[in-house]
Amino acid sequence: MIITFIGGGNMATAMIGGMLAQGFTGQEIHVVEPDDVKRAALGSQYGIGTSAPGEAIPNSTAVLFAVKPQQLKAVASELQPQIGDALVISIAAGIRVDTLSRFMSGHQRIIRVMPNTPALVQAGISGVYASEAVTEADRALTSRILDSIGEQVWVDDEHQIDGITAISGSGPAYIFYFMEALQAAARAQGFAPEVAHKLAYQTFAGAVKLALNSEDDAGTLQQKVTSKGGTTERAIKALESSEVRQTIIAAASAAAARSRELGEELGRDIEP
Ligand SMILES: NC(=O)C1=CN([C@@H]2O[C@H](COP(=O)(O)OP(=O)(O)OC[C@H]3O[C@@H](n4cnc5c(N)ncnc54)[C@H](OP(=O)(O)O)[C@@H]3O)[C@@H](O)[C@H]2O)C=CC1
Ligand SMILES: O=C(O)[C@@H]1CCC=N1
Repeated sequence: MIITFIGGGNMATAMIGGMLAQGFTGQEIHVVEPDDVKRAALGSQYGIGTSAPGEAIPNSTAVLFAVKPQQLKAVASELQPQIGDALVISIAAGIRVDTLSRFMSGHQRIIRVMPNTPALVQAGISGVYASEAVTEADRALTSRILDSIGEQVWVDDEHQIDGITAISGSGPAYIFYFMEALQAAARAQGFAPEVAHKLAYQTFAGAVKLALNSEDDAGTLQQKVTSKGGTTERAIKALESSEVRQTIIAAASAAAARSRELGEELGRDIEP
């Protein structure tokens, strides 16, 4: 079996690292990447096969497109003759199955996945949508890949992938944004950078561990920190008066809208 990644950037690297840590072998993974430095690093770090665009790809059980959405049309149409009717998995944000099918002269066996970068440490979560033409074996292989990098949620309505993109695909960036802000807050309280880093990261790690191990929902856990008339109450009041909760909801909504917009933009200029 060979899974060939087309594109060896951030998300492909996270998936490959996770897959290798969970039982896939270097012989089972191949990556096509134009950047000489990135390609050499992927080959030497992970012991996987590599090639540059334009070179023949191995006969693959599945081909996984991990290029930018704007690159997908050119890359997929060029590779179609080599891919034949193998399973195609796309992680490109916004690009719908029917659009990718049209990029590939009507290719049918397509699964659309929206993973996230915690895949690298097997703590990812992926949304998955399968076209009608995929086989049970295709689903099982995709499921095995995604199991190796974390959790998965399969949806029957492709539109839900836009929502998953907004929550868990882009979500790690929102969390890192908050972590960075908490570090900046610690710096503003006079702590040295390494102490600020430790305070912010361990607070996040501890809170997430507590939430995952608790019967209480996040709202209740928040209440348990918030003593009446105390410090947290004052901080939460500041967050509420700045409408931070509503802003997070609006931010995710903007991400989902961008996913739909990418789908429209990049699906528009192709023959029906
Ligand atoms: N990053 C994330 O958190 C997530 C990303 N995604 C999706 O994953 C895809 C990749 O994103 P990301 O990894 O962040 O982007 P990157 O830019 O890091 O990766 C894309 C890679 O594809 C390479 N590439 C360009 N042209 C070709 C070609 N002809 N053949 C093979 N490879 C090529 C690029 O090389 P070069 O840089 O030299 O052009 C680059 O290394 C996107 O479609 C994105 O929507 C989905 C979920 C999460
Ligand atoms: O920002 C992006 O478009 C990609 C998709 C989800 C996360 N990164």
